[in-house]
Amino acid sequence: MGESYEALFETKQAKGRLAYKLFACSMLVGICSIWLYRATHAPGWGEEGRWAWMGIFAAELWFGFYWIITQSVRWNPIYRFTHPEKLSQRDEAELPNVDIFVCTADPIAEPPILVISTVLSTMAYNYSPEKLSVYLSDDAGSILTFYALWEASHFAKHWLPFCKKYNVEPRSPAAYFSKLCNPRDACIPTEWSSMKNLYEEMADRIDSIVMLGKIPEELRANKGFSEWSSGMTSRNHPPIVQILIDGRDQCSIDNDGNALPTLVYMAREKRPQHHHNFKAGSMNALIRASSEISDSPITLNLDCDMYSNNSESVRHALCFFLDEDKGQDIGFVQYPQIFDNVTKNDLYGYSFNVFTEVEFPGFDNWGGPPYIGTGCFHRREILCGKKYSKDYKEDWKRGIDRKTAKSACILEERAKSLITCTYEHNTQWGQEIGLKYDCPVEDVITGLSIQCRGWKSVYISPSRKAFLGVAPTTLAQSLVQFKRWSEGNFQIFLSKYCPFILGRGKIKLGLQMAYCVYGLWAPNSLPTLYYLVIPSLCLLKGISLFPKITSPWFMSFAYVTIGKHVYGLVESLQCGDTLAGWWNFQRMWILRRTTSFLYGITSTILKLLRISEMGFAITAKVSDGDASKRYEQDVLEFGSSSSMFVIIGAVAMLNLFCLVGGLQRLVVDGGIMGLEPLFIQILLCGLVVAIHLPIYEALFIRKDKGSFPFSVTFLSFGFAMLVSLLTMV
Ligand SMILES: O=c1ccn([C@@H]2O[C@H](COP(=O)(O)OP(=O)(O)O[C@H]3O[C@H](CO)[C@@H](O)[C@H](O)[C@H]3O)[C@@H](O)[C@H]2O)c(=O)[nH]1
Ligand SMILES: [Mn+2]
Repeated sequence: MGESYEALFETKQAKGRLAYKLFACSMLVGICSIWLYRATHAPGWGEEGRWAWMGIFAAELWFGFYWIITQSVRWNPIYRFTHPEKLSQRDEAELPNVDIFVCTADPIAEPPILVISTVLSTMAYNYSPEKLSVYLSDDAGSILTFYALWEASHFAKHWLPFCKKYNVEPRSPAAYFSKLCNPRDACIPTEWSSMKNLYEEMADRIDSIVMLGKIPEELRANKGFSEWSSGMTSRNHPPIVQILIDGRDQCSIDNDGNALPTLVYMAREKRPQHHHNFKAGSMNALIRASSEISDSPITLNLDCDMYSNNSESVRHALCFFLDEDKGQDIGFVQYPQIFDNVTKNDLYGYSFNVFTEVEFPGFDNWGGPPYIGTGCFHRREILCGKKYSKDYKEDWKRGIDRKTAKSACILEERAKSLITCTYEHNTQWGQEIGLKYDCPVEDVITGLSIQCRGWKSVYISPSRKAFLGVAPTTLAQSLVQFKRWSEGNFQIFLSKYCPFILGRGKIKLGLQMAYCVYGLWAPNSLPTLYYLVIPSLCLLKGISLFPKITSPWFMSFAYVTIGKHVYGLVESLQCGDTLAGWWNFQRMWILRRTTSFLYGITSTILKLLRISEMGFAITAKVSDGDASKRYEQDVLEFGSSSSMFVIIGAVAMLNLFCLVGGLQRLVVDGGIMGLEPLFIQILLCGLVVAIHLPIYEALFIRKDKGSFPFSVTFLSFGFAMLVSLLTMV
């Protein structure tokens, strides 16, 4: 370390913040004046529409309050820039070891070929291979996944030298060979084609064995396969740890004679009578098993679909931890979650551009982003409950001199003993140590408590994306995923981990609020449903809930609504969305709020009352042929009889009835002049109908398999009809 200190990263503020803050203040004035209008203009006792008015007042109080909460992530976003070239000037030998944890849980929903492509992409990091150890945790305990990893351990000997020789990106073979661009330019064509063949042959072997559902008998002679005996299932099997490549072994070398990273397959013990705590349980098992084998001071956690798209990510992340001035405080480094398969107009709202470009940098300003379960580098110690202290010195050499230690077999046996079902009994694992249990967003709650223990986190989003994953490609999957997220975050809000309680005096108020942006997703469902239904029903009945266009109060409504949406549109376009993408995103917010978040709030309450238990529905990473064609064409996929679709259909149909009924009433009763007091409601109802257009199409016009099943159409029609008839009488 030299006398002149060189920062390994720098931080920049977003531009134009003063203008934004002035705008936000004007919005606040607008919101207050809407509240004032509601408070002073309520219909009296016995007058028509008093209850509807009270309800809409409550909804607007909520929206205003929630808007204030969301200001925390917009107030002052900051952006981080790293200088890996300065890190390279240091002695490579001084850089720490890194353990990479990949989680998978289901060989059907998460095809093994995809999983090993992620594994291979991380093995090929531009980082000394002897410093890397890659662990795959398989919660299905599937021999098929093990077989795929075994194949990968051989393929790596060809793939890693190839990547390094030609500086290939991305280093996931699946992603690399599927890119449409012609990457051959950089390589010798014959070498490129033989690599591609090698990969495709392997992929074929894996896919056909997965299809078959079992491995050929002759494979059983190889080390590791004998761990599986008949009668083992994904929910009932002993612990398995197999070191497929032992990086310490002089003989584990690639085709160019260079060392290979350590590669480990792990399946923790599962027994039906023991709760396995889903991904959190798997991560905790990984933390322990790896501590026996490589024990690196830094860990990286990835979902099985999130392949590395940037071979420099380890170095970028280390720029934070190893910075001599500020690195001390940093507990984890979070990369954004970005998806490879988002279509141009982003039908299901998975570009996440606003999260990654605005909201997470907004979090960073207050002490750092949340941990989002994938693409996150941690100090091992903080995952194990370490409190922040100024005097804490990380042992960067940790795990390096394990060369002389025990043989691989002994390590495997010892690691197995750490991942049994009973290991955690009567310990703090899942509470104070490791990732926390009993929360559907184990990542967020764990990150929050790390921050409350005094650590900072940083968010980094380099222009070449670090990781790319697979976004859900059907509406049902997407809604179920958002249900889990909204439920998890709301559960945190209601628990002793509530950012305002746990965080008080420990993290900044801005950060407490920022966590609530997601923590309060679920309760947003109720006022949103109210706003989508009641003003439209009142329109049907001819009850006005908003000021006339000529009233000065109209201005507040117009300003707040237009201000919010125009700002949102500009923000979204600036972050790289398309106009159609933004419009689709608005629809997705409505659908999520009326279904996912509603189910999220219900299920949180049922859990509080101990009526239901936590689950974790795994998001599928593959879709069937027809459905994926519709996905490519931006056609909404219904197809299954989900009760969520009944709500969506009913809301859509109800608004259609109300719009028709309302307009008819005007023509009959009042002519165009009668429009005045109901203008806003007609507009609102019209917009709701407009945003639901693809829903009507799926209800009435489309005939493909992805349209509404008849039972769903029937039920939603019935509900909508019933509610409108009840209103009319
Ligand atoms: O019992 C389980 C269930 C899931 N997983 C793994 O957890 C990861 C995430 O599961 P996925 O179905 O892809 O859920 P997502 O909603 O996409 O995941 C996001 O949200 C989760 C919390 O809800 C976090 O755990 C994830 O890291 C985050 O990417 C996958 O690699 C799974 O294999 C397990 O290891 N064991
Ligand atoms: Mn996922």
